[in-house]
Amino acid sequence: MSADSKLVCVQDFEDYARSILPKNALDYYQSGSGEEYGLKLNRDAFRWLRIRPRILRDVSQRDLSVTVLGSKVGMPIGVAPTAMQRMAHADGECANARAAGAEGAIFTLSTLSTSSIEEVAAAAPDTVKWFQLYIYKDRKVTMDLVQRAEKAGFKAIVLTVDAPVFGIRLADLRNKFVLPSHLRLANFDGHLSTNVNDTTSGSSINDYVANLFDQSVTWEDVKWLKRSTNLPIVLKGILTEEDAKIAADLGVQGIQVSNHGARQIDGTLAPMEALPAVARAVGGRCEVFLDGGVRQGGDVFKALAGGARAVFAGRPLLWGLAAAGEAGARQVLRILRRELDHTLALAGCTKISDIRPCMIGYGSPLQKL
Ligand SMILES: Cc1cc2nc3c(=O)[nH]c(=O)nc-3n(C[C@H](O)[C@H](O)[C@H](O)COP(=O)(O)O)c2cc1C
Ligand SMILES: CCCCCCC(=O)C(=O)O
Repeated sequence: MSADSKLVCVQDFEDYARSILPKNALDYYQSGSGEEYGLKLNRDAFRWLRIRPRILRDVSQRDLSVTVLGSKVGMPIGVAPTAMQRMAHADGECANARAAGAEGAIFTLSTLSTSSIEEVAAAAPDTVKWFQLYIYKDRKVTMDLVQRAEKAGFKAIVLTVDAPVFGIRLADLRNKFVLPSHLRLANFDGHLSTNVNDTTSGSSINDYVANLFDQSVTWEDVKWLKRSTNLPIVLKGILTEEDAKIAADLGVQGIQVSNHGARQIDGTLAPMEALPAVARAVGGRCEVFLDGGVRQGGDVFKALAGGARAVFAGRPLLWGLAAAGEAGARQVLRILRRELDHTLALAGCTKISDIRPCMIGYGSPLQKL
C-alpha cells in the first residue's frame, strides 16, 4: 500500500488495517472491554453533539498551532500512548514518533512499548514527546523509567490512573494473547520484558498487570511522583468533576479525560460526555486534554469547544502504522489536520482560540452540556 492511495479518512485506514493485521494483534488493538458498549458510546458521544457554525467571517488565513504544557505544536492533536506498536509495523513506536513530529503533533510513548525510551528519543529528536507511566509495585523500577524519560528529553509524565487492574477484553482471553516471540517490552530487561511472551492462563496482559502493577496506588502516590520529578504531570483517565478537582488542588499540570479507549469498565461516561463538566470543575487551574473515539477533525473541534486544550488519538495511529509504517501514521495525522482545518473554516474560525463553548450543543433538547 502506498500512503497516498485511496485511504482518505481514518475509517479507510481502519478497514485496511483490519484486512492485513494478524488476528492476535488486530484483536488486541481493536478491543474494548466486555460487550464493547463503551466503545460505541465513545463514538456516539461525538455524534450526539452538533456544531453551531458562524458565517460570513473572513477565514482566508488560518492557524492551527497551540501551546501545550509550554511546548508550541503545529496542531492540537496528539498521539495517545498505545502499547506494543511493533506488532503493527516493524518500526513501531520510532516510526509513530517521527510521524508525529513531522506533522506537528505531540507523541506519547507507552511504558509498555516495543521500542525503548532511548530508541524513540534517538529516532525522533525533534518531536515533542511525553512519557506514559504505569506504577510498578517496585518503586525503583517506576522511578528508573521517570529518570530515563527526563534524561532522554521527554517533556511530560503522563500517569495513567485508570488501570489498577486491567479490563476484561474477551478476544484477548479467547486468543490467549501473547506478544510475538521476536518482540519484547523494550524498556525492561529480564522477566519484566518477556512476561507477555507466554501465558499460563488467559491473556498474558492480565497476568502481567496483576503480578507487577501496584493496585494500592492513591493520591499519595501522585504527591510522591510530583516530588520526584520536575517534569509536568498529566493524570490520564479522569472522568469525574470530583477527581478533577482533587487533581487540580494537588497542582498537577494536566488532566487527560479518558476511559482508556473503553478498555477498562464497559459503559463509563464517554470522555466527550465527561469533558465539559471536568473542564468547568478545573476552571483553568491546569490544562485539560481528551482521548477516546476521536476519528474526524469535527470530533477535535467539538472536544476543543468542550474545554480541551488538545486531543489525543490512539487506535487511528495503529491503523496508519499497520498500513504503511511512518508514512501511514503521517497520513492519518494529516487527514485529521485537514479535517480540523476545514471545520474551522466552515465554522467561521481562523485560530484555535476562536473555538468557543457556545459553538457546540445537543440536537435533542433533552440533553444538556
Ligand atoms: C491497543 C491499545 C493499547 C493501549 N495501551 C495503553 C498504554 O500502554 N498506556 C495507556 O495509558 N493507555 C493505553 N491505551 C489507551 C490509549 O492511550 C487511549 O486512552 C485510547 O486508545 C484512546 O482511544 P482511541 O483508541 O479511541 O483513540 C491503549 C489503547 C489501545 C487501543
Ligand atoms: C503487558 C502488556 C500490557 C499492555 C497493556 C497496555 C494497555 O494499557 C492496554 O490498554 O492494552
